Amino acid sequence: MSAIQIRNLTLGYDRHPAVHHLDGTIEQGDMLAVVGPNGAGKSTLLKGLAGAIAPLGGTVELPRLGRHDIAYLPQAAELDRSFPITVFELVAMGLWRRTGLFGGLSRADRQAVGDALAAVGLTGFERRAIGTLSGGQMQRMLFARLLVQDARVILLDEPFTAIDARTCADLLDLVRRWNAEQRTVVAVLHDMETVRQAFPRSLLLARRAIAWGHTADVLTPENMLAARRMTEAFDDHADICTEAA
Ligand SMILES: Nc1ncnc2c1ncn2[C@@H]1O[C@H](COP(=O)(O)OP(=O)(O)OP(=O)(O)O)[C@@H](O)[C@H]1O
Repeated sequence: MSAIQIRNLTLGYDRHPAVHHLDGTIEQGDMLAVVGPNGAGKSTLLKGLAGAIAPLGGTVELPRLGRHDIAYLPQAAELDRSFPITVFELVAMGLWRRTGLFGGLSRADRQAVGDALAAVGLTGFERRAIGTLSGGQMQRMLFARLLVQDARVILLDEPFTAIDARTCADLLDLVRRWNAEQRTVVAVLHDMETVRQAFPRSLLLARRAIAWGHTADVLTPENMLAARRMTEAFDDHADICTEAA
């Protein structure tokens, strides 16, 4: 059963494409790693799947789901840490689809936030300002927000980059749990060890798909080399649909 259907998808900025003519299906319950060199279009693809940017061409279809069934964790750098909000408040934001922006939290909601904080090992941090957290604690908090969001599809952009090994292992356990619950997980990852160990399927991206399938078949030296060459050769100022021209 497909969760996300991608058809001839082109994504980019100011009409300059960053992801070209991508086709593929992400099945429900897939655990898909998106890998590729710097500038390959991985983050752009996740933004496109999350609906944060509109396609320049093609479509992203969610046959059985609505946009609210998708939870998206951007790269750590995209979060404003100076925003004056507590850990509890930020995690409770994961509930806003249910509570509304200004709705009060029920006792059950507060319990859900507390449970999520406990699951990521942050009990006792409820009243801390988010700006005071370490990098690893910050990422744990963001995973707690994903937990309360309770989404069918979870998109993670470099969730384990620049965090300690212990946090990485704990958060990877959570991801595995989501997958065991038949949730669909799509993660941009740079550490090939993690991909090989935990992600049965991979998409190797270099503006276009170089390979998409079983991780062992995708992460071959030949494919990795082809991806690097393709990204290096890419003209960032090309107009849309040079292929058709
Ligand atoms: N907001 C933006 N405006 C203009 N161009 C952008 C923007 N964001 C990304 N790009 C460009 O789109 C291309 C793909 O970027 P993207 O961030 O998707 O790559 P990536 O594969 O995630 O790279 P990395 O591994 O370095 O994070 C790059 O050439 C980048 O410079």
